[in-house]
Amino acid sequence: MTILELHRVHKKYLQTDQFAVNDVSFQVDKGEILSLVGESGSGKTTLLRLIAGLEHPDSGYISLAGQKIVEGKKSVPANKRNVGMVFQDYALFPHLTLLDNVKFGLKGKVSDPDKLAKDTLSLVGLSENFSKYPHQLSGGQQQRVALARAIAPSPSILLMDEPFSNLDTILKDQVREEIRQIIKNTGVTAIFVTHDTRDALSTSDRIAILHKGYLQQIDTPRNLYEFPVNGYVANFFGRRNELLATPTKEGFYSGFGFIPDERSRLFYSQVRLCFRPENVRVEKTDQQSMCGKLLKSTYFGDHQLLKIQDEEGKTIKVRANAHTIFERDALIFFTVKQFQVEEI
Ligand SMILES: Nc1ncnc2c1ncn2[C@@H]1O[C@H](COP(=O)(O)OP(=O)(O)OP(=O)(O)O)[C@@H](O)[C@H]1O
Repeated sequence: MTILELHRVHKKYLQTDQFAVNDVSFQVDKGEILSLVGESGSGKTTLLRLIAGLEHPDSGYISLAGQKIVEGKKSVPANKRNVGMVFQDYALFPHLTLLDNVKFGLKGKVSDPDKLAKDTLSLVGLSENFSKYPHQLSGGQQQRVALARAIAPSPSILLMDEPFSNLDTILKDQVREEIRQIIKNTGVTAIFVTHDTRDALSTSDRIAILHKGYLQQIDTPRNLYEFPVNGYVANFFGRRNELLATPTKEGFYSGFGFIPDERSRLFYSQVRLCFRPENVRVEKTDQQSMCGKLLKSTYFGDHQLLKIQDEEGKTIKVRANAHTIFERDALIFFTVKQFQVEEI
């Protein structure tokens, strides 16, 4: 069931000549976690603020839980939208206990704010800490308080701006999983804004990727990563190799050798083969049809990245296991397991 719909939403700020959000349409289902990603200035925060009611679009409409919250000049005010918001810096009241922080927005809205606040803090794993103050908590715990405060009034949608950016790398993996679990347990629909592709890929049901205000693609993490609709989306999730190749009846010829593949019959002129470093298998035997000369190996602990070159000087990067030692200038034999074929 659709809970949020944006239809042809445009937003241009005063004294700017480009749209911050340009003709964006998408829908979010109930209980879904959607991440908005894109480089700095792509319009993520503006989109979040439009949904929250902190900005008004120039055109288009937004509906939430079956009600148009923005259309034309009409707009439901931010405080009447039933939207929960978690800010990047958590925005907790430092002089209030955790319990009072969560109770703050509930007064006058529910019959027993105290019980609901305690239940929600317990839900986020903070039942021992009701009377503590925010400064007595870790970053991850503070974030859970902010989350409890946002979900306690049962919002139609939860908006989180860069939820993981203030956490260090070790804490991040754990917090990401905790937050996803809490959100899934409560069944709340959530939109995260993030510029971190790992955060988006690991926490979201779907990801929407923006570029210069335009929505490029909205899809599951796997589909976005494996079947990007264009080069921008592909490279946003980590660099991919692009190789010119000539189609024949049985496959494609490239500077690194021959790749057997039936799709070659669909093409009559040079194509671009696109694949990520991890879509390549480096082989021990020299019986492979593809090879290149090793220019450089970069060690990452759990794998190494080999930069290899064909006879014409074209380079690609391929991933190999960490423990094999390759000599510089050695011939590296490989097969490409999965690749996309693009017309030029
Ligand atoms: N209040 C404002 N007034 C004028 N221009 C703005 C305002 N807020 C944002 N912009 C512009 O709108 C565009 C989109 O900005 P937005 O903050 O939505 O992007 P973002 O993807 O969230 O970026 P970041 O990751 O850096 O936060 C940018 O070109 C930005 O300069």
